[in-house]
Amino acid sequence: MIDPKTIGEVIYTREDIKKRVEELGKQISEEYAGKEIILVCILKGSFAFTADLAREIDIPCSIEFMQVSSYSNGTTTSGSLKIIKDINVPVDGKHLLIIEDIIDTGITLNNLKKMFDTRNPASVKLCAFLDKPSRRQAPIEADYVGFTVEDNFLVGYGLDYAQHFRNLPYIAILKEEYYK
Ligand SMILES: O=P(O)(O)OC[C@H]1O[C@H](OP(=O)(O)OP(=O)(O)O)[C@H](O)[C@@H]1O
Ligand code: HPA
Repeated sequence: MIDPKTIGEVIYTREDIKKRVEELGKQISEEYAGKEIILVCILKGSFAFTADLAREIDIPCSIEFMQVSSYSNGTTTSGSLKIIKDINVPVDGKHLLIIEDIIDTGITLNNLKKMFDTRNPASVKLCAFLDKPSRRQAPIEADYVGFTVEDNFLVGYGLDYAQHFRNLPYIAILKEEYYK
């Protein structure tokens, strides 16, 4: 049940999400055919997307979990990456697909990509369920994107506001009066 006091327009329904995730899983399976990949789920936001996407991928894959936070120092767009929980497998020579719920400024994914590049993987690609290009500060683009969105604060399907709403099965706009 949508709470009309907090949740505004639903921009992607459960059905929209299912269809798009199926398409992404098919595309990824085709493009990595004959290879094995490690899906790197970036906690917490991408737990739902990773779980659904993994089940639409039909090539051999393993799933690892990582939690990070990015700080911008205010003067550059690079910020710095704090690893809260690292993956615990070596990745040299492996194909990595980093899975994010959303790219906003791009600082998190840009730093993650740079960090994984230093670990000598065979390849690193990026998959984001949502992309907000209008907010970009760091020079990064995902290889696979579910939906490109406008600059609204979104919740649901893993995305939170103050740790709430991650469990909503749809993506909705959080009403401005709720967080301003
Ligand atoms: O492109 P950026 O501006 O760097 O923002 C995107 C990041 O912000 C959110 O994570 P958050 O740090 O809120 O943690 P969470 O996944 O636990 O909600 C989101 O899950 C991305 O990881
Ligand atoms: O729109 C958003 N919603 C939730 N978390 C986020 N992190 C970056 N952008 C968003």
